[in-house]
Amino acid sequence: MSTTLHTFDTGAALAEGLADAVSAALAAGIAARGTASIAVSGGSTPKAFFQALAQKDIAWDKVTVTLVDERFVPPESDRSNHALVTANLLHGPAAKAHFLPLYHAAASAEDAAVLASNETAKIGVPFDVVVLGMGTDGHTASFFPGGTQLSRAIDAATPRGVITMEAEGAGEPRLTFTFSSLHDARLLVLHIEGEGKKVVLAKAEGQGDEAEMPIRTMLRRAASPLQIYWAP
Ligand SMILES: O=C(O)[C@H](O)[C@@H](O)[C@H](O)[C@H](O)COP(=O)(O)O
Repeated sequence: MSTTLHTFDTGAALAEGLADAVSAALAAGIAARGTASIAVSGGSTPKAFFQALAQKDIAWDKVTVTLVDERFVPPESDRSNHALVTANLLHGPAAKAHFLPLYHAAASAEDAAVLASNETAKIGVPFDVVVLGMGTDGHTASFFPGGTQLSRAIDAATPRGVITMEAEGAGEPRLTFTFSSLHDARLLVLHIEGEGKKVVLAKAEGQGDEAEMPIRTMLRRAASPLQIYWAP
């Protein structure tokens, strides 16, 4: 519904600024409820942010980390978001965090989605923090234009949990939290970098179908204010 743009001069400054905001939100969650939760995205953008966040001095043993979405690939794959998070976030002070993967070594992505939904249902709702990314096609999470289950994923009436998604631009089958799981995070962030993504964001903020640019679901219908973090 409402968006706030946080602009930084460099990616490094953004990584620190976002790590400050996210660690403060996690610490507030721990103070209020004893535990806190965060769902993060993969892709190339979040690496520096993960490394900055990992160094923050909070009670990481009380934090559950999971993924907004994942490829249906094992953690040994270099396409795995689990691997990205292990390498960049779950070390230093943050090594004490509890990580819940979405990928499971099941016979199908559908079976893995059921297992991931069951496992992550143990996390209190809403998430304390959700950090979304955005592709140049306007996707966020694994809400891809033309995705096999896009309408289900973005329907506010679809329950919280993890479902599968396949799409031309997505490569492997994906596992993704639904819109209803993500949009009401206590701190809802969209992390994008580069002039190209700013152009994509401006287009998404204009008129048009949500299905053409699924980031519009968050821009238009998220229950929480969307905090947009951008650097050139
Ligand atoms: O790749 C993933 O794991 C996420 O599904 C995806 O939503 C990502 O956040 C965007 O595609 C942006 O990716 P880049 O940061 O690589 O541009």
